[in-house]
Amino acid sequence: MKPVFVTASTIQELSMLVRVIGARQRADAGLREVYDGRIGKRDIIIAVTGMGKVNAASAITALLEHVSPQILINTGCCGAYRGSSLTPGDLAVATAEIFADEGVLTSTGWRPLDFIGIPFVVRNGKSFFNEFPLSVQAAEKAVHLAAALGLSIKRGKFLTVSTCSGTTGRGDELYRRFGGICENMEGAAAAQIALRYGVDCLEIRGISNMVEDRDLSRWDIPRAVEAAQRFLLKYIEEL
Ligand SMILES: O=C(O)c1cccc(C(=O)CC[C@H]2O[C@@H](n3cnc4c(=O)[nH]cnc43)[C@H](O)[C@@H]2O)c1
Repeated sequence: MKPVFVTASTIQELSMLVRVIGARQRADAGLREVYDGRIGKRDIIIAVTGMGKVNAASAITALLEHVSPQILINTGCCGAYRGSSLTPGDLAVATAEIFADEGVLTSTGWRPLDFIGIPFVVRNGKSFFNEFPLSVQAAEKAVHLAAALGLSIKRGKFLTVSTCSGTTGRGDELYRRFGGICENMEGAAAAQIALRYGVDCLEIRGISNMVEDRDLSRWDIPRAVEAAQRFLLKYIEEL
């Protein structure tokens, strides 16, 4: 049976999972923080990638060079756009990931990578610019499981940013431009690398904050990361 590969940017977003399944840190992972565990008969590889696209992409690439998992699950916390109807503590699952600030700033406004005309990835003759697909099947499974558990989970596009949107205006602008429900700093990179390696990718995050004028007193990262990990434990058990 192929292993399941779970990644997040910080150990806080994975520590409950590591603790509950008694995963052990690998001694041979070099600069990377990687844990091995099992849920039932399934091997689980848990990796702390570090924050941001470069950290996520390099850590996931390093692992996928050696292991071919059944699925890559990217998790953690994220900020919800005001129009999404999400609130802190809720769960969200991605239907696609969008690099929301890769492109060109022209005199008439921001343009996506299609404007340059050079795709990030070409796979099976299809060019991928800012938007990357995630596993439809895996996302549907998550929605059904959440319903069975009496949890609410919202499905939609996720945006990946280099600069966290710390103003209501910027959040509303990105929401209008892409129609995404939430933003994070790693997901599109994970989806891009998964696509390159032909691995199914699922992204489930807990909402830690609204994307609004930055006020850290309104953030609740512990609640968000606990909700995401509790759900993932159940999800992986059901695989
Ligand atoms: O603004 C700050 O001072 C600050 C303090 C602690 C944490 C942050 C983060 O932005 C955490 C980034 C981390 O969590 C994800 N995340 C969570 N909320 C957001 C958001 O609103 N926009 C983008 N990313 C978010 C992200 O994936 C990072 O891994 C900030």
